[in-house]
Amino acid sequence: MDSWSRRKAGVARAVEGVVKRRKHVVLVGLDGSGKTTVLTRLKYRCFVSTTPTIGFNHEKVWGGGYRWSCWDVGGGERLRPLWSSYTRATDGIVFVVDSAAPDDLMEEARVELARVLKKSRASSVQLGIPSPPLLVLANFQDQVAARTAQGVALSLGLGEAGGVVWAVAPVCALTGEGLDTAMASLRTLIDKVRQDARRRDRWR
Ligand SMILES: Nc1nc2c(ncn2[C@@H]2O[C@H](COP(=O)(O)OP(=O)(O)OP(=O)(O)O)[C@@H](O)[C@H]2O)c(=O)[nH]1
Ligand SMILES: [Mg+2]
Repeated sequence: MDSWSRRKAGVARAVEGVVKRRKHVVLVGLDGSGKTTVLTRLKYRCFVSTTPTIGFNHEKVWGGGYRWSCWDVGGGERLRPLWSSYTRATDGIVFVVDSAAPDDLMEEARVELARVLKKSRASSVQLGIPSPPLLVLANFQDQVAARTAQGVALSLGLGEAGGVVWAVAPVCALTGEGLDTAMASLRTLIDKVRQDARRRDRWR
């Protein structure tokens, strides 16, 4: 191989390495919970005004020191059936919640989250891969009425999210507060799920 071809191969390997390290995550949650604001905040590091998402958005972003390929799917009622095609075989599910929402909206979020986790578990079993971890972003922490991370976990019934590794992170997409810490904790969860699966395979 001449020096030009060697250099080309080196660059190709480096690009492949970067792409491999980039994890694939899906943002879901009720309409108005702040998914697109989270995505644009991670992408542009500033507040960007949004309109309701009709369909989806996709961006490659940095968050918590890691690279992400991030899908943001609209949360309107008619779009929710689409969520499961995005959460299939993803590295992580990010469920965004308005922590200051009234109880009936939290209940709606609980039902939708349970549905998305059930579908994700079923497709992971079908594909023979571990269920992706769940990160709940307890958004709208700038609001006086915002529930704490523990309050959000309780309202969403996360104690019953059987078999799914999860965490809740308090964030404010408006200011970006908490988002990098949240994405770093998601990466820890993804690595944990992978390590546990490798360990289980070794013992089989
Ligand atoms: N005060 C406050 N407002 C927020 C926060 N995050 C998002 N918003 C606002 O909430 C509104 C809805 O945000 P979006 O990001 O469009 O919500 P979405 O989840 O993408 O909604 P759909 O696309 O309809 O599913 C916007 O006016 C945002 O500026 C937050 O942490 N605090
Ligand atoms: Mg949106």
